[in-house]
Amino acid sequence: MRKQAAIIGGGVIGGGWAARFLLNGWDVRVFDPDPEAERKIGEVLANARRSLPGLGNMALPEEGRLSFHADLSEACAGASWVQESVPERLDTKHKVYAQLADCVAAEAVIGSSTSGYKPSELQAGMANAHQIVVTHPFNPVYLLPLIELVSTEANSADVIATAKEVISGIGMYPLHLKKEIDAHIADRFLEAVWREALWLINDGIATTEEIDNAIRYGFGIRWAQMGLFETYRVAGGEAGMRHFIAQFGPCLSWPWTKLMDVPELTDELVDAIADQSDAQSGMHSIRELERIRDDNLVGMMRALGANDWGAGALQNAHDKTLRAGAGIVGHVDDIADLSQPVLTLHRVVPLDWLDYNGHMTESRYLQAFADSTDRFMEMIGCDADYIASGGSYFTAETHIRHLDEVHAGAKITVRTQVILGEGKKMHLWHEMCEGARVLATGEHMLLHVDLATRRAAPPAAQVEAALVKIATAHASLPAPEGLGRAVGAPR
Ligand SMILES: NC(=O)C1=CN([C@@H]2O[C@H](COP(=O)(O)OP(=O)(O)OC[C@H]3O[C@@H](n4cnc5c(N)ncnc54)[C@H](O)[C@@H]3O)[C@@H](O)[C@H]2O)C=CC1
Ligand SMILES: C[N+](C)(C)CC(=O)CC(=O)[O-]
Repeated sequence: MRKQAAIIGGGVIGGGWAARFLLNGWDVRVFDPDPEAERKIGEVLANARRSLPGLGNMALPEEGRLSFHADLSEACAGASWVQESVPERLDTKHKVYAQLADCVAAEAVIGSSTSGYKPSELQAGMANAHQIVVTHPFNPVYLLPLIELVSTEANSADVIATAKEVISGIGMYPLHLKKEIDAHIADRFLEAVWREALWLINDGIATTEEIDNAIRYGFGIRWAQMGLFETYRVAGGEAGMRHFIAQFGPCLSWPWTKLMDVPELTDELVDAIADQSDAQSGMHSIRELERIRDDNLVGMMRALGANDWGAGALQNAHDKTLRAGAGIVGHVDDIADLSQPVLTLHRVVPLDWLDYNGHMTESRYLQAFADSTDRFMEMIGCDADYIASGGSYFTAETHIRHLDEVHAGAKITVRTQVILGEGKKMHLWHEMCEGARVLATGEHMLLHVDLATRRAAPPAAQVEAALVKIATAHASLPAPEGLGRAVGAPR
């Protein structure tokens, strides 16, 4: 059955939710009375399509179907998830929930994007209180994985479990709060930082650009990968957290900050902030700034993924769940038809794989083939545990043929044929395609090694048996065109 989400309110956040669901294969039905909603969501979706598919190293499912509806109940028909993202006014949100009570299935989840209201305030007086939870996202919703999930005792365990499952299923992270509180967790930090920034401008200490530089050249980068407490633990040196608190705790009572005070947002202060912001960023349209932001976020999260850390580790875990759906098996024994080359890669070409010629740069062909080899090694049992036990494969020789161009956003596959698999030797042939179009081939000779001696050595029996099984099945395949080719320029 197709998965269906209703988006009620399709502004900045509703548009981001629509993109997140659509690109993860859900059908999305939107209700927003704004006649411009379709255009605005179209623009958000265009930005999401160029950035989200390249965030991880697995292709996302086929995109869902998007439709717009003039009537709220029509938009909710068949929805198992309803995401409310109307303006931050309690009366507006209550009116929406009252309408939803008449048309949304009792087992569906109604998530609210509210930045500040507690779920008990949203649920008060509502017949459908048991379905309403806070699912607070972060802009851009299609790239940032955090969802603050806030519930009350009115919510059943089933609603909470479903909410967590759906959020994880679209590649996000449900942070379930222990207790409800105004503005949840993250917006309390954001407000504290914002308050201090307003004071710094009000008091003539710094401009908007100087404040942004103080964040992006320093602690902002640190926060993105370790958060606050892990960062401060490291800052305490070998003595760790206790030493850090002993050294910097007293500052809290001086105090360095303006605490709960807020400068009055006079016309003068608002003009100063808006003028400084225009001088800093007015040369870019909002959509351009969104694309710059998205490219940076994708690059940063992909770097974290290479370290299997933070938001990158979360994406890697999501990639693993996508593998099975794409048909990439975990072990040779799970391959239904051993007589054909094995699918070892199914991904999108990300933005940071392009070069100055506007197509996938040469080193990424090798990366894609190396990723395929890694996947194939796992399939024959040469996985992380096996490598930790002291055995692995080293590549001794590689020959790549670049046959056709490929661009950002293209879905590519690699299928792998075993040319030889016996003893220490593993000779692989990878073929990279976009649809039926062959883009490149990679021929690789690998040797099994003992990681203690760093010398070639026979693999463990179960690895060799798995390799031989697939090599035997592939022995009847014709030799691939181009096998054994050298560059061969006459001299
Ligand atoms: N903008 C942000 O950075 C974030 C906002 N949020 C929360 O998301 C919610 C929406 O905020 P934004 O998207 O920023 O606002 P927005 O103003 O961009 O979008 C709100 C949309 O709701 C539509 N709308 C108004 N009344 C409606 C109704 N009765 N039924 C259906 N649609 C209706 C409007 O036409 C508009 O398109 C708020 O609760 C906000 O606190 C959450 C995270 C971040
Ligand atoms: C400014 N804001 C309170 C609406 C911000 C959020 O709620 C989350 C975000 O994306 O920063």
